[in-house]
Amino acid sequence: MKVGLYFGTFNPIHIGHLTIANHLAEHSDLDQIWFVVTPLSPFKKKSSLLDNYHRLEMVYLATKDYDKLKPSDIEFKLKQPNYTIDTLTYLLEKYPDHDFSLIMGEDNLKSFHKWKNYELILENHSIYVYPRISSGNIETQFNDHPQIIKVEAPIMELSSTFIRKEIKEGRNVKPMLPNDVWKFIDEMNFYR
Ligand SMILES: Nc1ncnc2c1ncn2[C@@H]1O[C@H](COP(=O)(O)OP(=O)(O)OP(=O)(O)O)[C@@H](O)[C@H]1O
Ligand SMILES: O=C(O)c1ccc[n+]([C@@H]2O[C@H](COP(=O)([O-])O)[C@@H](O)[C@H]2O)c1
Repeated sequence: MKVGLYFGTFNPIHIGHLTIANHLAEHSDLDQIWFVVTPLSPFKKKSSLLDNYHRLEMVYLATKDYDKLKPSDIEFKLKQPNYTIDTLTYLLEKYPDHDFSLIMGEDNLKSFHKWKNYELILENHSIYVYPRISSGNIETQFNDHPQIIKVEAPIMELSSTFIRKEIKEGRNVKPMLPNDVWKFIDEMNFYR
């Protein structure tokens, strides 16, 4: 089975994330896309980070009506901050028959050379890269790389940071979130 791994903090998951995953489910040869909820990303601070299980619940609510999209808590029991190479090593042991690829935005590809053991990741996994509005350049080593697959997914420029800020300031964020995710955040009083 071909699995695309979409790593993120998902604090909260929003329609930008969901649009990318659905685009890949519809346009690529991936059988499933797993949203891997990261307890702590190596380049991020822990502030305003919701509990792992609440973020996982929101990913579940966002993906439950999509056959190919699945939430994953695989990183919850691994060491923090979560380095993707360590998660991949663990996944390969646990699912030896699966073929794992990564899904990332062009913005993340621009800093990919700073990831732990990125050469090893690229040696063993293909990476689906979708367009993102961002500054900086993609390193020449990644241009025309055989493991990097560019996909023409739609660009939706919103972020979880923006959504959290809007909620804090009392604004309506309903169109930016899957409906059940919006309801959950509202009922739980998150990010206020
Ligand atoms: N609007 C978007 N469209 C496509 N990809 C996105 C979008 N927002 C975030 N991503 C990407 O999705 C992955 C997971 O995102 P993450 O949970 O870190 O979300 P974020 O919205 O960037 O969060 P934050 O604002 O809290 O930093 C990252 O690789 C990120 O670059
Ligand atoms: O392995 C690394 O060195 C590494 C460095 C930065 C980010 N990542 C992964 O990429 C995901 C998205 O990163 P971020 O910082 O844009 O949220 C994050 O959830 C991590 O799983 C991984």
